[in-house]
Amino acid sequence: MTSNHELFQRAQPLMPGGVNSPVRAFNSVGGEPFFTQRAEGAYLWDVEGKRYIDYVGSWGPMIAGHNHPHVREAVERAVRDGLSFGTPCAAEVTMAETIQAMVPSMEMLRMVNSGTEATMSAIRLARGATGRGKIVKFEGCYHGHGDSFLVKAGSGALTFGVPTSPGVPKASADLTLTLPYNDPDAARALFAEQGADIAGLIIEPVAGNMNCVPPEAGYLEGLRELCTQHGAVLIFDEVMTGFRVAAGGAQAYYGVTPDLSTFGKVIGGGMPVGAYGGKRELMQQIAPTGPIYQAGTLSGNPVAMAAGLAMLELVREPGFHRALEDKGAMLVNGMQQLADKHGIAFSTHLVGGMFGLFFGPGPVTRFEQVTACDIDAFKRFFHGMLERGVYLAPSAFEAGFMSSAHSDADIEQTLAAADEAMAALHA
Ligand SMILES: Cc1ncc(COP(=O)(O)O)c(C=O)c1O
Ligand SMILES: NCC(=O)CCC(=O)O
Repeated sequence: MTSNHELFQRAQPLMPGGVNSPVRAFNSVGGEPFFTQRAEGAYLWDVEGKRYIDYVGSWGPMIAGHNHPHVREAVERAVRDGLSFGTPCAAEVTMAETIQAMVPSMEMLRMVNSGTEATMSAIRLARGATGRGKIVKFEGCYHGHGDSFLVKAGSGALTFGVPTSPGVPKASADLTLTLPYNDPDAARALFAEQGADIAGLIIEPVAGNMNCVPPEAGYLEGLRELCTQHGAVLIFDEVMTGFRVAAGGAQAYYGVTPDLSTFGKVIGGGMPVGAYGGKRELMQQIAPTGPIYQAGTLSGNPVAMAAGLAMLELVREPGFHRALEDKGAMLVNGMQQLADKHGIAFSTHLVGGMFGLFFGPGPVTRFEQVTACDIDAFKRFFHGMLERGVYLAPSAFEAGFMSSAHSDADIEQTLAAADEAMAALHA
């Protein structure tokens, strides 16, 4: 039998860190990653046959559980007709109609192949449309690996201690202004000073790449007002929150409408997909109707569209998000009770299908509070859970994801594992 260790040994000389995306490498928690053989519902099985209850969900898309038959069968049907056409296809039109019906601010949209492409394209549009150069992002937010975004970035960039990456030209980094999340005064001050040069502001409406930090009441509304006042494009990066915190994403959950939105992952059902879109007068400036260029050989791929459409059908079922939030509440409330019992400083957040677990006192609303949490306790907890067959994201700076496939029994088993893993923290 192939072992995880053997595969990792083979992988390391071939791929940087032995992986195709840094967050998979376990560097920040120590140890070696497992290699997944198969996934179904709430579970992953590694090549050694060990089963894990999975709260990563392929970093987002598996909101209805792994290998859902409705999605798999849609893909199987689609592949019979071909894998890529390079011409328009009907499924793209249905996809655009479906997204627009779920997220009405998407008056026009363009499909791409990843979240990174969606955000890079959205800021090019903001710059092209306003004729301005600067963009604003938030410390600890992650928008993929485009040059403009690897400045005080969250997720793996933060996990590996390179929030501002070498290789990003200074000229590019200088055009990215960063703000502290949940600090309305700082945003007002920045716009008062540089508002006339700001093309757009991009934000994760619920921050999910510095653990999970929701916006404070009125915060998104304030940013909406500032952007309107100063003629800057407000971009909600809903790659994580889209179709997860509510069918209409965070913009529906909080009732704040951006000018542009970016989506990814979930609308591919596990295939490589992203999308950006929003106001018609902005989107009409994209080629071929307008001069701002953006393209993609595989964009709107028929197999990916079939998977995504099947996924969105599942997510649109009445009560889907309510059920996700109920499951999430069972998990985070259970974790909090256990932490209290074991005398561990601990707090949680929950928004729809995404949650945060913090080894520190709450409520955590600021980036500094996230980084002040006990990262070492998290590492030990992570491994305690992994040993007991529960897979959390291998970093203290990632949100957790609940899926509709997690049963009460799965959550109870997770809590039983957490009880032991927390007890062991004292050892
Ligand atoms: C909020 C957000 N934006 C953008 C991205 C980038 O997406 P991708 O990894 O598909 O390029 C991610 C996730 O990785 C994300 O969480
Ligand atoms: N929350 C961060 C991600 O989902 C990133 C996944 C990856 O880069 O592999």
